[in-house]
Amino acid sequence: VSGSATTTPERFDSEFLTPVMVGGTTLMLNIDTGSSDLWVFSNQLPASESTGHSVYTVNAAKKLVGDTFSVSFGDGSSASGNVFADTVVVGGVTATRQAVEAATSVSASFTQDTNVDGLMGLAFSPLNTVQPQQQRTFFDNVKSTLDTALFAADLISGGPGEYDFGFIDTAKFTGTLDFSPVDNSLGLWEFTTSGYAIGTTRHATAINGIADTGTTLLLLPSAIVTAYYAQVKGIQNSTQFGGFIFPCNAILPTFSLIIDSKLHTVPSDFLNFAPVDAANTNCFGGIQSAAGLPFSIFGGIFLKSQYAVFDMSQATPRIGFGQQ
Ligand SMILES: CNCc1cc([N+](=O)[O-])ccc1Cl
Repeated sequence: VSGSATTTPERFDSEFLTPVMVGGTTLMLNIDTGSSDLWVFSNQLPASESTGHSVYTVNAAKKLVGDTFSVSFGDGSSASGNVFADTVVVGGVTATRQAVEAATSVSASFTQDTNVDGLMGLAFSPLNTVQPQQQRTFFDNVKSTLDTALFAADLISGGPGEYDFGFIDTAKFTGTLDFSPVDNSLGLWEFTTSGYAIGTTRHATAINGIADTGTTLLLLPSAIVTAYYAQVKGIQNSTQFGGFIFPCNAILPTFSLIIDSKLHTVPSDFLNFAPVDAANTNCFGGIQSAAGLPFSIFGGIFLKSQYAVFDMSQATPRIGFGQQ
């Protein structure tokens, strides 16, 4: 089988939401290649935490008795609850006994984002948090039924974009797909670029990072971030806003990752993330520092410029990028 599902960005492309049928109810999930739990808002939540969200209604007959989950993210958000086995369908692709992690508690930032009814984690299953019986991701459950064991993210600024399962849509990128081998020892889609470019100036410095559809920005080593913003007039590293800001009319160089010796380029307009004030005086940069993190994070700011292929069809997982 193969299939596609439309994915729609929130304001400023901060996250992308995809309709997923969970036990017969359509929920809007954030497909997150940086985590490995499929967890959903459920009718077990207190109304104070679930008002405004669609919820999965649990059925005791489907419960995986004794199993619980507790997942937390780098931005401090979290969710926890219990686990049910149910049918999950996305883009016409079906997992019949998918572990559906039904929240009994969610952190405030999830409650406040009423457009999101949960997450579909598509990193690797060893990162799944269910105990005592760790569960498999949706992709792991369906990959043997797919025409080809891969999925692709076609995130489009302003949308709509698509997630493809089981096939590569060559109409969604120009030129060739360039692949890197993935080191999944941390359970993530981790790879190393052969270099980067600021504008047309190439640098041979390798960057190790993860492809994370659930992270909004492009987080890079601080030396590279400093070199990039040295080209931007009026740059400030703002403690108030927690990162680099610049006048909203600043001219921004493009930024490229060099993958398999080819430039994969983020256009300038993607690198101005959003205004920090109502008067649109200063804007928050799409590139920010990954200082303190174990790797760079190639999030939406980069992924919006590419067709990203998450490929487990070969002995070693690999990731491919095609310039949109
Ligand atoms: C782990 N991937 C990034 C992330 C995703 C989400 N999400 O709701 O999809 C929340 C926080 C973070 Cl840090």
